[in-house]
Amino acid sequence: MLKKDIQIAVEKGVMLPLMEEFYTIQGEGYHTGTAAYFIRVGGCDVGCHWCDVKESWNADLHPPTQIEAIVDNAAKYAKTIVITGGEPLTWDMGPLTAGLKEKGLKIHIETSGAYPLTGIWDWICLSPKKTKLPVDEVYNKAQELKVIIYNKHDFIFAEEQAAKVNKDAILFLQPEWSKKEEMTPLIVDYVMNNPKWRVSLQTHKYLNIP
Ligand SMILES: C[S@@+](CC[C@H](N)C(=O)[O-])C[C@H]1O[C@@H](n2cnc3c(N)ncnc32)[C@H](O)[C@@H]1O
Ligand SMILES: Nc1nc2[nH]cc(C(=O)O)c2c(=O)[nH]1
Ligand code: SF4
Ligand SMILES: [Mg+2]
Repeated sequence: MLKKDIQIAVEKGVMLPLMEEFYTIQGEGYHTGTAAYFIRVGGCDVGCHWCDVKESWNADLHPPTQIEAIVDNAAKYAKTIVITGGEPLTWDMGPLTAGLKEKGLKIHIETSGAYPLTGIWDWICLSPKKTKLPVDEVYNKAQELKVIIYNKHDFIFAEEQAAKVNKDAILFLQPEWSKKEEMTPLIVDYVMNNPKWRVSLQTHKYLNIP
């Protein structure tokens, strides 16, 4: 394909910069412990200094891939597909999610919510970031709010975000991985004192799986 045609296809969401795909156990949040096929789409400009997949940021490093190929492959592995990144909402998620829905799959997204919501989702995990706050539609539609705790101020940020999300969203606090020894005990105390919150750990990292 010509470079220009690839660019147009990516703009329409019929091709996406694909970083990696893997069948694993959802390690975080509400669906922790359940099998899912992960599709990691490249491209993110939110800029979290502690991001654990900085290799995903530059979309140009990840091959533009036809969504039919992504869908056909994913359908072989699992009934639940998690779209993550990078920031998936950088791109139009309409065509990819429509293709996965045609196969009868459940589709989950991991998102910062920084860009307008595209695509059809069975489950939206919103993990808001101070550097680029979520758009209203994602606050309104998220099933899950997962705030990363890197320092004590993040508890204040978490409450601000909880006030903005819809009332049915399930609330999680997750320690930032490099600060987990310091922050996990504070999260445990916080959840006991504020039981509307739940603890989320990156259990896949403890299990040494992707
Ligand atoms: C890598 S992000 C990709 C999806 C999307 N850009 C987002 O931030 O939600 C996937 C999840 O990992 C979380 N995360 C990233 N780096 C982390 C770290 N160092 N410690 C704990 N959680 C982290 C994010 O907050 C998000 O919930
Ligand atoms: N096992 C596993 N669970 C995850 N939940 C969210 C992840 C992500 O990077 O979006 C992730 C991941 O990278 N691996
Ligand atoms: S929004 Fe997600 S992918 Fe982007 S830098 Fe932050 S944690 Fe990493
Ligand atoms: Mg991850």
